[in-house]
Amino acid sequence: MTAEPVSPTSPAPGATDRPAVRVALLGCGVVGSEVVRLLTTQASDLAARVGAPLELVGVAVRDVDAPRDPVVDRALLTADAEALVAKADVVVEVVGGIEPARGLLLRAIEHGAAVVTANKALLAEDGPTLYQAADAAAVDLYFEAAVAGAIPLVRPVRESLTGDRVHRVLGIVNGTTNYVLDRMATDGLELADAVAEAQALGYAEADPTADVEGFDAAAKAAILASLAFHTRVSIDDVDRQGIMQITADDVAWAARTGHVIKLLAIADRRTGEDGAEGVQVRVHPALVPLSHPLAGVRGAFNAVFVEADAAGELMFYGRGAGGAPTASAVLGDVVSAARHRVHGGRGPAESWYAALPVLPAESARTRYQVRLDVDDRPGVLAHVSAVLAEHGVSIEAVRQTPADAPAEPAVEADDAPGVARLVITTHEAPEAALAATVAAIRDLDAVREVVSVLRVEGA
Ligand SMILES: NC(=O)c1ccc[n+]([C@@H]2O[C@H](COP(=O)([O-])OP(=O)(O)OC[C@H]3O[C@@H](n4cnc5c(N)ncnc54)[C@H](O)[C@@H]3O)[C@@H](O)[C@H]2O)c1
Ligand SMILES: N[C@@H](CCO)C(=O)O
Ligand code: NA
Repeated sequence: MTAEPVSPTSPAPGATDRPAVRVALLGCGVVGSEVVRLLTTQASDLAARVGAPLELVGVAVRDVDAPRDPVVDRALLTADAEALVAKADVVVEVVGGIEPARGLLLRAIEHGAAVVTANKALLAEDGPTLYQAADAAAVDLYFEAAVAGAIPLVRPVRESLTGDRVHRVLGIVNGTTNYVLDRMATDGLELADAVAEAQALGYAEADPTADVEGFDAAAKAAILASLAFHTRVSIDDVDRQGIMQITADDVAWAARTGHVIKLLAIADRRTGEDGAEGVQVRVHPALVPLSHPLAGVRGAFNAVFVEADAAGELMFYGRGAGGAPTASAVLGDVVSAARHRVHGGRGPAESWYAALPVLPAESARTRYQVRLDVDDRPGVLAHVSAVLAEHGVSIEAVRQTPADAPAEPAVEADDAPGVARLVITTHEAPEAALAATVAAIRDLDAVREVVSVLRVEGA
């Protein structure tokens, strides 16, 4: 027998006899408007999935008179977020920032509401406060949208992989910077122009500094590391470097050496110098070989690899930013929280029993690609090689640019004849040894300039 399809206007099976689950929305910007759209257009299906209707009881905004997407019923708008959270079963926070978001979420929890947030900045700065409050009030705290937008990643790491032992999370978790680097690589755009495009498309945070300086990716890395390693990791524990120093020259050189530059978030379980296990979390631009799947991640897309002992390698890919994709993740959480309201049960509490120490950045092992301008005379390469050898850093490849290469990036006036460019790629070595090597190379008389130092990942 074929089931009758549920039309948007017909009552949802099994949902009509139960009281509605009251949903309050805090913030009605890029993500908030799309949350309203999904709640409205999918109302019947959502009710069927929850087992009770979802009723949007109010939308807290800063300015009730501001122009808005017509999907938002103006009668629901209020500037009194405090009062709104007190009359909801599920509170959705898509305001962003630390305050007033934290205060409003804590107030909602105090009133016994489940909370759903997309706010990675808050979770990475003060997640434990929210978890503790949610635990004390026995309510749900969900945040799938906070990491990698639409991509189901928080739930897989928090729930699906909780029977396994994760040892690495690596990927592209910021859509804005991926969009920017992609536009620089494919169309030769300047960084600032590409950032403006990303803002216009709704990918960038209100203040794009969070994206381009790597704070957004660092927050997501901290959240993922906390979940993956059952350890509290805050944004302050993340070794962070953004993309502001990446130039068109870097992007062109990456292509010449068979790479593309990506902003990566990397969280590793590793053994420290004392033999004890710890976690190391970093965000930085890196050269990724063109053959690696991350190199093919274009535009504002995100992709994350999770490596676990039993599961092996898993890859998560999709839209990491934008109003509708992010709203998809928010609504998934709303349905989970609402189901618990209707049928009982609770989502997972904070899990930080492992409490692994956060290891310093120098404990990481990585590879470097160093570009330097040197005097073009005999013996210089030997000097440079000797410095690497002294620091125990092994060379994988050295490339010297022929002066007459047609695709050569423009040579600056003071880099006239007599200057050669060396591109040295190392094998994996401790971060501390690599940093010391670069400092020593910089001090060599024959070295005019260390033009760029980029890590190489994914080879
Ligand atoms: N845009 C994305 O692609 C994306 C993706 C994932 C997660 N997020 C997260 O979602 C959240 C919202 O992002 P967004 O892109 O929608 O931002 P946005 O700036 O478009 O929207 C935020 C809205 O909140 C309003 N607001 C500010 N203070 C308020 C207050 N006190 N009360 C009520 N409203 C208030 C602002 O006026 C604005 O309209 C952030 O935490 C962000 O990090 C965004
Ligand atoms: N600004 C963020 C939004 C998603 O969190 C990004 O570009 O990825
Ligand atoms: Na997600």
